[in-house]
Amino acid sequence: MVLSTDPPVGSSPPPVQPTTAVSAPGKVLLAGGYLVLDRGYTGLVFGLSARISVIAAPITTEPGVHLAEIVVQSPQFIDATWRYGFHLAEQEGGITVTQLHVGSKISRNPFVETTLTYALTYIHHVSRDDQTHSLASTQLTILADNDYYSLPSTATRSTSDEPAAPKGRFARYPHTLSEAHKTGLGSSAALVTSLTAALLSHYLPTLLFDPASAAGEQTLHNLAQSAHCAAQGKVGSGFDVAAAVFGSCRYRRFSPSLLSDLPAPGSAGFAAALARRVDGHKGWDTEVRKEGAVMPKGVVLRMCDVDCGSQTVGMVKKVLAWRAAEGEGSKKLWDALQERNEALADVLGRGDTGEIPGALAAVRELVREMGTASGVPIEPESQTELLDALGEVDGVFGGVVPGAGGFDALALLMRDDEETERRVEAFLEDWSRKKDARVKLLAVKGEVEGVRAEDLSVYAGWLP
Ligand SMILES: Nc1ncnc2c1ncn2[C@@H]1O[C@H](COP(=O)(O)OP(=O)(O)OP(=O)(O)O)[C@@H](O)[C@H]1O
Ligand SMILES: C[C@@](O)(CCOP(=O)(O)O)CC(=O)O
Repeated sequence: MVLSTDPPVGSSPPPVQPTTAVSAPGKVLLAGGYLVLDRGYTGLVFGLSARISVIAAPITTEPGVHLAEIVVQSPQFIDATWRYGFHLAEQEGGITVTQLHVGSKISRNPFVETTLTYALTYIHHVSRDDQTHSLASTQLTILADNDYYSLPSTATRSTSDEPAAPKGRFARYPHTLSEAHKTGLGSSAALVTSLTAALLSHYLPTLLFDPASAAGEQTLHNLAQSAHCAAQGKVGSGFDVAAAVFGSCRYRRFSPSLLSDLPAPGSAGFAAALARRVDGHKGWDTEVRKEGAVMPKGVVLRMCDVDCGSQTVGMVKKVLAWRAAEGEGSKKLWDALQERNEALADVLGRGDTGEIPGALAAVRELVREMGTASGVPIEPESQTELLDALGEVDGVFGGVVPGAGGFDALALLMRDDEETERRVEAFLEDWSRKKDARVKLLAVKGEVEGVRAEDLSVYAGWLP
């Protein structure tokens, strides 16, 4: 630990905050990939049962010794501890965090670092008049549900000096986070959202942040979007952060200009500008609608991992270049696809299971057309073949290549019973053998709920 004689940021000694835990879901963009980048269109996004949890606990020190640090740990991975000192920048530049060494190593985690900068700046700014408030040192533990990353087949880290992997929700990976094989469920958005929520709930009194209120949800959304965009280095559509906060929804993005003129963290006026942007709820033109973002009774959304992943950035650039170059033709295609995406949401909202296969096939047809026109394999041939074959399995209504498409995990809509699950698993085993591929059904399911507070007992065995 770094000992410091400097008092922590704030005036009086910080009160000891209780240990709190929150979790936020992953996402799957069932319909509206690419279109959702443009405010003229919407996306149909589902939250997932795979969540990222963050537990915030005070770091206790001996009386008279001041610590000014935040320790973030992801104990499922090797070498995944990040330590930061923090201080107040001049001229309302906000809270600046500086990464500290852990032993001789220093490995960056830009999503964690940026979220700390944004959330601590906001927290300090809104509580600056409260003389009893200051930023105490905190330990943050991140735990990701299984299914965010594929576990190597030889895995489970367990040596004489290391505890065996606890069975159940949180796998222990035999490698570092940067070596993790992502399945594409939106780990960074769920992480940024639950880290932001954990910090806000940990440091702020309910009067300033009430996670259970609509205003609290909005504050969390606006702050998490700001931090996620900054960490990504670009303003995406933000559907993944919206799903992490609000759960399944029909999503219309915020105007990108909302975030384009924020001063850089640490520079004059950053704190006030960020707080104005986050609390200026009326300025946010995001639309989140719940109708149609549900599975009909007896239908479940499942994911099928094809174990390769895609380079989304290059695909987005190419599709948008086509959209710009072929103004009229591409608009016609997007308008028609938007109609089919909405028709799919309407079918789901009505609970009309008989119409699901047709609605999914209609969406896929135009997605393939967009792929051919833009030269981007949004639904690559091997995925078409797999989706078509899966559609023939008894109990499967059909599926799509979600989000940007490519080789990320497929989304399937199927009957929610064990027989169907067994048939799909047997089919995928057979397919993997025949095609020399590794295709498997993930345990994750569609889930409507967004961010939520968690009971600490869920994390037994993982907390320091
Ligand atoms: N369990 C974790 N602990 C700490 N940091 C994590 C964890 N999971 C993800 N992150 C952070 O998020 C980054 C991954 O973000 P990236 O946007 O590349 O993936 P993703 O959000 O899962 O992608 P996709 O949207 O395609 O699903 C990691 O490099 C790390 O900074
Ligand atoms: C292509 C895009 O519309 C969706 C990307 O989705 P995913 O990360 O592949 O789940 C990009 C975005 O909305 O930010």
